[in-house]
Amino acid sequence: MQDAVPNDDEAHTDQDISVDPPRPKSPSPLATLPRFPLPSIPNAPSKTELALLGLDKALIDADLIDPGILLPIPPGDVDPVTHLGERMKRRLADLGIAELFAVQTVLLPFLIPSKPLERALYSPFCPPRDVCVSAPTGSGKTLAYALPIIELLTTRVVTRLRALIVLPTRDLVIQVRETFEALAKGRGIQIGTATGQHSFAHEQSQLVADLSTDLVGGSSRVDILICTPGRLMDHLNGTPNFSLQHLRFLVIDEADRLLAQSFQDWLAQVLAASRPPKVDGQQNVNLKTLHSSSDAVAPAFSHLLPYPDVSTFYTERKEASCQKLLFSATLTRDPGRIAALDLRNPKYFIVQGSGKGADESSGMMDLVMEKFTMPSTLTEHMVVCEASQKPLIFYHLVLTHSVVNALVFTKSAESTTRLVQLFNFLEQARHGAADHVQSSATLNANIIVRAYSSDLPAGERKTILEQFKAQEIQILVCSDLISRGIDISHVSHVVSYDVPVDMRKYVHRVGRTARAGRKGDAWSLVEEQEARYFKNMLKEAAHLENVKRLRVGEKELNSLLPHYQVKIIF
Ligand SMILES: Nc1ncnc2c1ncn2[C@@H]1O[C@H](COP(=O)(O)OP(=O)(O)OP(=O)(O)O)[C@@H](O)[C@H]1O
Repeated sequence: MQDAVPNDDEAHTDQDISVDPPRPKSPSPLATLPRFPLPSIPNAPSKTELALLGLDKALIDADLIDPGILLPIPPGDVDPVTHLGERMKRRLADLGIAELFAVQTVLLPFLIPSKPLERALYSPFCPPRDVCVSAPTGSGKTLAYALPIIELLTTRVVTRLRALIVLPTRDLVIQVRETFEALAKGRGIQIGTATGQHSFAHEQSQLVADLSTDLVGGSSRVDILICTPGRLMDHLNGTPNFSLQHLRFLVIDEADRLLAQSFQDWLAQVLAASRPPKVDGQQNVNLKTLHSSSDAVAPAFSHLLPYPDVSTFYTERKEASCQKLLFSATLTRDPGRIAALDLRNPKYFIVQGSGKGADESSGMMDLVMEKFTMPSTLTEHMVVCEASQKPLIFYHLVLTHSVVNALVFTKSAESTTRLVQLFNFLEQARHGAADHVQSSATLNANIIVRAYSSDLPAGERKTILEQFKAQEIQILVCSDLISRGIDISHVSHVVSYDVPVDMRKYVHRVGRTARAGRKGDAWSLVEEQEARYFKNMLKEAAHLENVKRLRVGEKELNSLLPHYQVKIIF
């Protein structure tokens, strides 16, 4: 079914040659034309050239990491490679994790200082560098930040809000919470979530211990808070003693998506709340009274207290100890777009494969051109067809490939419902005709398809997702609501029933399969009038040749056609 590339040479057969009349011999052999060298592709510019062209220094100094790296977790408590402690290694072994993925091998030693003394939760005179990470979908970014956070927070004595993880959707918050809970089991670290799933008052009582006393240092019931930006804003503005001054980590996962969301200017508000306010000689902030021993102020905020601050003897300014960590499979490399984050001496880690024989310069060019790396275990196909044939083609592909664990993306909640109806109709028709068709046992089993979109109430969405995870639903037809971050290991196929509008969306959709080194297939059904746009999109991302053409002939659809026409008419 794959595209056969037409080959001009194949048009000439032996027979063609034998019937040609013999040509008259030329009196003298023709002089051969001189050979001109083919124009060569200019070499990728070096780092120095890129610096002269004005590329941000942080990007030039980025660490480019081979996605194929796998590191067996070294045994022992003193481990100069990963800096993980013995206890965490035992926990990982219990969870069946014996090796570290590429992104984890570089981030763990960077984020977990090797010497216990350097693991202080406050470092106001030497705050840590911020970190930006771009790594393919399913490459283990969650563990890459969860492990260092838990290792460092284990040293804490009192519960304060020390790690804030911001994610774009409620489903992702639940997923990341599960990862943290699994890793931190038995350590007494308190983990909370804020998504709006429960009433505001309930969330407040879960997050803050003292809602009535006016405390300078705030009060927290949780060490780690995982939340969506909207609900975070509600607590920042409406929950007494909800303070970000003790933050050691601020994680922005799916960073490019979150940076595009304005939500009451959430980022600016979070940054302002985690930084000490500037106070001039006249003390222009309201000084509060330190109430009890439970009111502890972070070192960088101690000038807010009505007592002489020891730091006034130093000329050096105290800074917040909060380290920002940005993650995405499609992280923007445009420093202008992440300027709003006010990054502190950022370090970039880019996990990307530049193909065989690629050198550092071409790796840099891929980085600058925002070419995103896909999982190496992913196989991609596109089917170009008429719009009216898409339901039939989709159904045909499901049957012929015995697809049972698929996520199907459509352009809207409405098309999600419609496709599920059509699919169920075709299923009924097939079962009605089963007596006449010789089918395999698999084909005869009923394929359970459900819609998952923002139209459904949150409770119903949760149930459907759980049923899909438990493989009680075989095909989940969804909008882009779950195209990012969701980790369901058994997804074998991702179908873009309606093509994605841009390359970022494509990368995240297809990344719901082929995760953590597993194999996966991605199919895009491209309407004829969209083909040019879709191919151009892939071409600009230097990805066109990775997506092979699949052809489905009219004949193959013929048996399904009568049922489908009946459905369309009624
Ligand atoms: N070292 C490891 N060994 C085995 N499995 C791992 C390891 N690290 C992560 N995983 C598993 O890999 C899967 C994908 O990880 P994760 O969800 O963190 O990917 P991601 O990089 O955040 O992807 P996305 O960009 O799509 O959000 C998860 O099921 C996770 O448990």
